Amino acid sequence: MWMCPPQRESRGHFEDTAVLAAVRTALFKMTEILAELSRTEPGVALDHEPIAAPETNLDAQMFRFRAPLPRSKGVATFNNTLFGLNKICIPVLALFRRAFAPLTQTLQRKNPSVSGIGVVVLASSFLPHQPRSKPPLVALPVVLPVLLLLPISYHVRWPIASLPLAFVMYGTFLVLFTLAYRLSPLHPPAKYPGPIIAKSSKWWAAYVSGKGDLHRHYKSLHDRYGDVVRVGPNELSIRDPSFIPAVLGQGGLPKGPYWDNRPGSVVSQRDPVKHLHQRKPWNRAFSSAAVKEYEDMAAKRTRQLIGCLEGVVHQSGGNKGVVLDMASWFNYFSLFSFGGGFELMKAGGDNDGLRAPFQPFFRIRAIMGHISYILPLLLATTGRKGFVQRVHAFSRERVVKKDSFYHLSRLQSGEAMPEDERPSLTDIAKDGSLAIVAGADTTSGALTATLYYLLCNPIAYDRLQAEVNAAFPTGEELLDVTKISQIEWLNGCIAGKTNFGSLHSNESLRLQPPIPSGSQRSVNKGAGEKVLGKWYADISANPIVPENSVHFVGSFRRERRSPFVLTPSNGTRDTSTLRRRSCQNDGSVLFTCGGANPAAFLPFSYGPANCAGKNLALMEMRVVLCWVLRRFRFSKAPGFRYEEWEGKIQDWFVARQQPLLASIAIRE
Ligand code: HEM
Repeated sequence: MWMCPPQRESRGHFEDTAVLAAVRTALFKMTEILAELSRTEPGVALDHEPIAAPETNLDAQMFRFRAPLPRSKGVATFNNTLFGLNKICIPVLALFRRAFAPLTQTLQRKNPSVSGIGVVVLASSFLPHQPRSKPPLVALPVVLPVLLLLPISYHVRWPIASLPLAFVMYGTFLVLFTLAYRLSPLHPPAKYPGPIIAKSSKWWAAYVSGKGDLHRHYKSLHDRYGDVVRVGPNELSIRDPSFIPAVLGQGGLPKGPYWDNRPGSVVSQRDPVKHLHQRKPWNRAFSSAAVKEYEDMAAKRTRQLIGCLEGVVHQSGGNKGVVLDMASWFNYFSLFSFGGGFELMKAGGDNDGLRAPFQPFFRIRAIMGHISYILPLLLATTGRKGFVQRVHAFSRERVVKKDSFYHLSRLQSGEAMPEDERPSLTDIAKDGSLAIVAGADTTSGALTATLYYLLCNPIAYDRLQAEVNAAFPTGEELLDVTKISQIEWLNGCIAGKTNFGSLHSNESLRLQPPIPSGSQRSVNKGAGEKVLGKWYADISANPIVPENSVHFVGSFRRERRSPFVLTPSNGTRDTSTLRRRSCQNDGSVLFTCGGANPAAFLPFSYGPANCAGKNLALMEMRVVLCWVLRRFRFSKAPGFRYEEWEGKIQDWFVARQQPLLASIAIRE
């Protein structure tokens, strides 16, 4: 049996409290467990003492150990390795002790357990500052455990054991201190309500994100806790639309740490000045006037979609109709619209294998948004970098080839600008990749959601069909985009004007915003605390948000706020209501839920970092929807559970939809 470690003479000089005794016993136990791992025959010992190293005199007795005879080859190798490591450790530790001789002597006079705990307490006192820069982030978990080695080594029989013990002990204390601080009233956002698990760590949000449930989860938190909820140790989620200007508007907050460690495109630019600079070409490329230039491109792509769909319907036995997954078809279309390379529609599937990696990519990005500090490690170890590079290479190729993607980026590249002011090819390619990622799933998601609500609401469908027919009665090609944009009910179904008397528009984007949780903003470190507006009669009720904290104003939360939580607590807030719509209803509910709060409707976000591609997206959606409705009749696919479809939408920053089956037939 392992014996209790030799008592050092100095230990008799002080009295142990019960706590210290317990700590020491725990350390002994852990050492014994480590030792037991290499133990075979109790009582049979190979004596390695004394170790003749002059440096170890100080604690020579401590390094005596009795090792059992090995029973098998594997155990023998393990033992030898351990002994080898231990032998290396002895002089190293001795050197370490010699260097810290004065400190060591003090420690010998005082109880080493007390010293150990002292070091941990000291380390944990750094926590209130929660360092984010690299040097202290490396220093804290490495340097401090190494310092802890010293007191711990007085307690363990095997010096090698003091290393893992130091790290385990430091880690445990670090976690406990962090939790205690985050849950304490001393933490800056302590006054905001929220669940304990969310206040403790962002790992919870990362977990919920991984399941794709973040938007529903945050909404349920708002339903429970109110308009401002603490959803992370330093993070608030805000649902009240009156905060939109202060958070998202001009002079509002810059982007948050969700975007850390991402490729340097405009969407992930956290520095407001640099963002402004990077955003200029986007504004130029997607202004209303510029989007007119893309109308031909959109018409061409839509024609291809119609052609491919007609082909599939004909192939499957004429005009009786065929069941298709329209979520995929809209997605092929929207990816396709950014270049000639994907050929997804023609093939009716992802033969290039470029679409498939998008989904796990989005998912990982969404998870990492909450714990962005481990993103570089992940990219380096999982080969995801390769995928990012492929998308960049694709964009670069398009720009060089001057195909339709080139036209999309032509204004962006600043052809009219002097040579030295133009963005580099790499920058254009980087932004081009963003256009693919930002524009594809969002647009197709909005189209799919619109079709879903139309299928579920035949009255709305029939009315839209009638308006499309009336706008283009002769069956000509629908090339007049201005005319398309004036079809009132079409705008009502997707987006556009918001005032149709008692009718409410924008339904599919309101009910299923393609970016459900919105984009994060933060009060940067050093900026001081910020008062978010003055909306409440009781000024103290206005959120004063601490520096270095972050905020989400999510679309899903804003636009789907339940009527049951709208009653203002102090009478000064907006009292408008959103009525519940129901998929099972007869259609009149979906498109006539008057009284919705238009201020809460921001699927493209708001302010200087709002969606750059809004005009293009709206134009594309109108054109595609109008053309497909003109050419095909959609109806519910038998056996498909429509009532479950909405609930399965996942929030991976961009909404991820499940297949939407629809029966599609060519109209006479
Ligand atoms: C229905 C379709 C779309 C929706 C609902 C949508 C929505 C959004 C939202 C909510 C943001 C975040 C803004 C913020 O941080 O506050 C965003 C950003 C962005 N979107 Fe879109 N988007 C759509 C389509 C597109 C398209 C087609 C493009 C371009 C081809 C595009 C390009 C961008 C860019 C570049 C950004 C970053 C803007 C910045 O940080 O300054 N989007 N979008």
